[in-house]
Amino acid sequence: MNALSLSEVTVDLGPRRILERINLVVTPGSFTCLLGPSGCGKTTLLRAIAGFTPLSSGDIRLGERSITELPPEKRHTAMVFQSYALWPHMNVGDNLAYPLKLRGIPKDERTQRVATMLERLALGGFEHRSVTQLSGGQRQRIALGRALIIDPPLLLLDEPLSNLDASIRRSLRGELRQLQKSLGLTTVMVTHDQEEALQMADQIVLMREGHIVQVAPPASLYQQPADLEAARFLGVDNTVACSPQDPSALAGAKTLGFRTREARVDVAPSVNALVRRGQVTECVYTGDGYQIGVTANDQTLFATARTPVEAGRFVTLQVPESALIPFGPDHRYMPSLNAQEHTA
Ligand SMILES: Nc1ncnc2c1ncn2[C@@H]1O[C@H](COP(=O)(O)OP(=O)(O)OP(=O)(O)O)[C@@H](O)[C@H]1O
Repeated sequence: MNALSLSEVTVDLGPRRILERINLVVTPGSFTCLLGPSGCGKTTLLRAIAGFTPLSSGDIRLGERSITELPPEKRHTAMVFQSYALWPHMNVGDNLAYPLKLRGIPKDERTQRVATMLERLALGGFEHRSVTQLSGGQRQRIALGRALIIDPPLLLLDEPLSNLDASIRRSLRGELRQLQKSLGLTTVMVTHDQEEALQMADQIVLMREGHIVQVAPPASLYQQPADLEAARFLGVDNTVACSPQDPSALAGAKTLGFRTREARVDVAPSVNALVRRGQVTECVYTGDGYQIGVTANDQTLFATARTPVEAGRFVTLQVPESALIPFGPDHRYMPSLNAQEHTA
């Protein structure tokens, strides 16, 4: 049984079409990230699942049941927002207990469930603290706990980590993922941060201008982006026209993409690699080495080197075949001959 399925979901807001015929299946217990540039419709899609934004057409199902016509409170989904949205006049325990109170759960059971949830969130004993005394990371954990305390069939997260410092964000990613796994909780999270999506998701839904471009596990999305635009969004920052000297497995590709960190100017030439000879135009220290701009055939490509390379020097930029991403004349991903053999 599918935990969540969307078929032909279309949303118009005023005269504008925001989402166009979205089809998506989310399996029970999985973690799905909606990823894409600002304004592509991620939040609108999440709000449509939660019931805050009505559909113009299409259907949303939780299990076998259509929830399209249900108001948010009858969907029993839980949502956590970027801003913590905790009640500042209530202490931690009361914030957590509030959804239980609304559902008429007796006081003793509320107290028990709040204590259990706080243990799970590694905030045992925080019941009587004021939420105003908590750090950002602690507040977001409480917001998460308040969403989870009702045992929702579906957890919806709208950029829940984006207000936090980088280090807290990283540790909360791991905590959130562990909690989600241990509870077997079906989760859909919006993020515009590809690193976050790659680290956390079982499946990533890449969106663009109200459409789904690709649905794939992180490694497939990273290595085989659907098209050139998706590749650029996923950090493929170099593209070159394919030439006859390039590895034969890539024959037929029009364009090859690669990430700067996969390209080197300071290694011995090897077979089965993309090789371009060019002149160094810039050399920038990046902390773990140097980023080198190389101009070859009137185009600047970027590579890395362990030690600095003077501007003006001629170098050989090299990218191993395994790091090259081929695209056809239509700019769509085109499996290399090697990949085709693997899947045959
Ligand atoms: N209430 C509304 N009325 C009209 N247009 C809206 C409304 N809400 C959002 N939009 C438009 O819908 C499009 C998608 O917005 P949405 O917030 O879903 O994108 P997003 O991918 O979540 O972006 P971000 O990452 O910036 O939050 C945007 O062009 C936005 O301007």
